[in-house]
Amino acid sequence: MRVKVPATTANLGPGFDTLGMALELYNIVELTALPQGELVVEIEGEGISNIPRDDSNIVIKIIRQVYAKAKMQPCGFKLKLINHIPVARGLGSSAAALVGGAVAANELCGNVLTDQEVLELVTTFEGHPDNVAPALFGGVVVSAEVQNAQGSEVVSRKIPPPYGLKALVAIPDFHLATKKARSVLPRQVPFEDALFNLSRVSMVIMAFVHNDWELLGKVMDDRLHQPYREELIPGMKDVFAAAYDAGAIAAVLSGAGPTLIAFARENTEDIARAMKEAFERHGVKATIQELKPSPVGAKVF
Ligand SMILES: Nc1ncnc2c1ncn2[C@@H]1O[C@H](COP(=O)(O)OP(=O)(O)O)[C@@H](O)[C@H]1O
Ligand SMILES: N[C@@H](CCOP(=O)(O)O)C(=O)O
Repeated sequence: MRVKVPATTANLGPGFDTLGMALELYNIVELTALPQGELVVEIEGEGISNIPRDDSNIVIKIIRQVYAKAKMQPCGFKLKLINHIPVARGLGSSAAALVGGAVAANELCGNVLTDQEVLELVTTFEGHPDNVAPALFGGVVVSAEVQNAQGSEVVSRKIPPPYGLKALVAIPDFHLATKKARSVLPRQVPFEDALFNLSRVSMVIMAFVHNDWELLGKVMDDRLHQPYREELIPGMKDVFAAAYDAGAIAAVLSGAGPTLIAFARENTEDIARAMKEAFERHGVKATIQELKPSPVGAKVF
């Protein structure tokens, strides 16, 4: 069983824990059933030296959860992870790993779980739906956790991938665990900052629905997480300024960082160079990749 699953950039500026976009950078999860009790984990590419190969691997954990939810007797597993998504950089590596594992396990179980059940299960594990939903469905996805009679559910709606928009990701050569980047966020925010984000996130959704890049450039700003995370990412503001000066439509933190992402339709080489040089002025080595939004999410192939 082989599953291809995309990287994701969460938040898209003001949409903290709500918005995410799939990107054309993919991990592959290969899962084979083995006799009960056997476990083999092989890793290629990103994370080769620090992702665990035992039961503490999050892919193994979610596979076991899928089997339990599907009420199937768990067997042993051979898991091969071919990783192209950099780990702990703000490009949704954990969501991709979990979605890939869950979709592969569900396939081995005869697809007992619906996509919605996979979404719920993985979101509960990950803690927020904004990477999980686009990793599963592709495109730009708006998600919310809402209360219902049974407790809560994740509602999500997909916007088709933006046409002609390119994402320039500046990936610093240091890790930042999402858990750490969430620990610097305040418990309370000023009312006017909540209002600022409410208006901006509504407009960001309108911009993606209508492919209105002029609007996106005016409203892709945030006051709920980026200002607090700036201390963790040397040069963040200068890299944003350099991207705008070189012609970017907008530049924001990708997920919890430390990757910074600029959106553009043209001048992409100039923007990439400007972001790299701005990071360098702050002593940070960064790799720049030009990616397209991915129209597809996790796929068995
Ligand atoms: N391909 C993978 N297989 C197994 N675990 C992974 C994989 N990719 C990431 N992880 C786990 O997820 C953690 C990183 O998650 P997180 O801090 O949320 O960063 P990211 O922004 O990359 O999702 C890693 O430390 C590792 O434990
Ligand atoms: N909304 C989350 C998104 C985390 O994304 P990741 O790719 O950094 O895991 C947050 O901002 O904490």
